[in-house]
Amino acid sequence: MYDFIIVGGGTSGCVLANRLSKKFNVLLIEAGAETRNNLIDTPMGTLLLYHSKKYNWRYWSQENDNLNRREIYCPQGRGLGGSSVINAMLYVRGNAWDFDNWQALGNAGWGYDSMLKHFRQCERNLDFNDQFHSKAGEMSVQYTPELHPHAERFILAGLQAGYTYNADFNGATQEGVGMYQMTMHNTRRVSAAEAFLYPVRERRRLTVLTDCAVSQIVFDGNRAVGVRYFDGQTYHQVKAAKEIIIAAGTFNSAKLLMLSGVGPTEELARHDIPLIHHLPGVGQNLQEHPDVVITTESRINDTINLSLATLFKVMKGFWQFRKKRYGLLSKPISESGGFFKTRDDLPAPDIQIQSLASMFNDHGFDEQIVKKHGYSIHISLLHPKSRGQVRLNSADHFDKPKIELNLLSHDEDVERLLAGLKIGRHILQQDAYRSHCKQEVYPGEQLRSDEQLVEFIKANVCHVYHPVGACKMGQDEMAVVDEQLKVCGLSGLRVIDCSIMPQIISGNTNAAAMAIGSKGAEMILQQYRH
Ligand SMILES: Cc1cc2nc3c(=O)[nH]c(=O)nc-3n(C[C@H](O)[C@H](O)[C@H](O)COP(=O)(O)OP(=O)(O)OC[C@H]3O[C@@H](n4cnc5c(N)ncnc54)[C@H](O)[C@@H]3O)c2cc1C
Repeated sequence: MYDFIIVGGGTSGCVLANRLSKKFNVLLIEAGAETRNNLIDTPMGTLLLYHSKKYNWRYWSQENDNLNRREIYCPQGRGLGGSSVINAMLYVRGNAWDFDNWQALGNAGWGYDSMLKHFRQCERNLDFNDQFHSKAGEMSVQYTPELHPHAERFILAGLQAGYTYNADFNGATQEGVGMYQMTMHNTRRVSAAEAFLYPVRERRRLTVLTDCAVSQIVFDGNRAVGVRYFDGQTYHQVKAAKEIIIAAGTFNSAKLLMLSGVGPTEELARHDIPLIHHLPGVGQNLQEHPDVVITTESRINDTINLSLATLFKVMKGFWQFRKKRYGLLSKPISESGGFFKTRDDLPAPDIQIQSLASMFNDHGFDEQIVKKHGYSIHISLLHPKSRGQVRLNSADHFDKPKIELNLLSHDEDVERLLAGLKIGRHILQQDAYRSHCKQEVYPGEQLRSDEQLVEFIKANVCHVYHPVGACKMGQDEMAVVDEQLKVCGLSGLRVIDCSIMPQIISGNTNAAAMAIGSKGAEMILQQYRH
């Protein structure tokens, strides 16, 4: 019999499988496929994976009054490695304040010192080895071998605008402009599966099932004892002697709990799901980083798009990558950016910018823009006050979750994103940029007043694929898990992935998903030491 069953082989799930299978019999069940192939390896493959039917759940959020009744695309990784297989590979941990804040909210043991230990344990940093970084972990982290000229231009323009250079966003301070480190090895993507799972795949204690979707957690009274899963043809039931761990990502972890009878009574009753345990917080507290984009047309043809001229470069890049692992396709989509405060008295930066050598807008659906030569900078609000929710469309596990992102439902979020947009424009007005830019396309030079820009933001805001918080850790009545990540009011069941974040962090979420997996595994190993 298995000791532990892990549901979901994404970022956190792969770390958990690695750590727990050193000592225990572990079954990892992943809904998606194996993920070792050239498309996933190739950094620029991200652009195709954003819309992949095979490796992406391709969810959409509900339309929303705040956002001119738009539905918003919500890609999520599917397959071993989860979202780390389709992500943009930026390695950003967030701010020390984020984790100290989690602890201050009542989550003992989750302060920065503890999280730093797990960031370091997971990381094999090819550029740094100091009190913040380590070379001993599994995940390869590095700067890209050669920066795109546009990435350099952004940094230079940031300096010209008066911001400081930051040589390591994951070091002593986060503020300033600089280069992002990547979860890459030389010119290849390293997913969580590549780092944590494939190297230990042959372990006797580890069993991995792919293309198998868990439909329900099985309970004996208040104790989780197993799972039911569908392998594409039939349903199976499998039991665990110790615990079931849900690591299915923010949307699907909340969905699976509800399908299993754990969640708000009214929501379960609406779909005739027998109640196992009333937990009102399941699916609530959903958070994302709202994002607005400035795109500018370029005077020179050194950007990445779908024009005929670039198509030739892409074909050449394909050949270069296949033969020698260099060239256009070996580059990640964003290499530089920065962290900024919209007010001096804030405890941590509240705006992040990612610069792209492409006019990438509206998740790549905006084809007009993708065909032109140009740049974009993505401006994200790091600590939004708006909260959304995940609910069910039906009791059928094949149905997608009902996602209400509710971006910009809090007025302060609009104000701060507007301030961020102005920071972005200020940087783009510097000499380093101006000499290369033909014109600003979005929002467009003609939009100058705050009223016009707020309208623009509401009509165009998207997000940067960091959903968290729908199974939040805490002590209040809306908490779903406690600080040991055990589901409140039940036994034998934990949630260990991005959904447990009580508040979204100041940056991209993959590194934190690894650290959460590592810390979760440590707590489990301590509990079952004897
Ligand atoms: C397009 C995109 C770009 C991103 N870019 C970056 C970036 O550059 N840097 C960064 O730090 N972060 C980035 N992120 C975010 C980051 O990758 C995620 O926050 C992180 O991977 C989440 O980890 P997780 O373990 O919580 O969930 P996931 O990695 O999403 O894993 C969940 C896994 O569970 C599986 N699953 C779901 N339901 C079931 C079920 N019922 N049965 C079995 N298996 C199931 C899924 O298929 C998936 O493999 C990006 C995300 C996306 C989608």
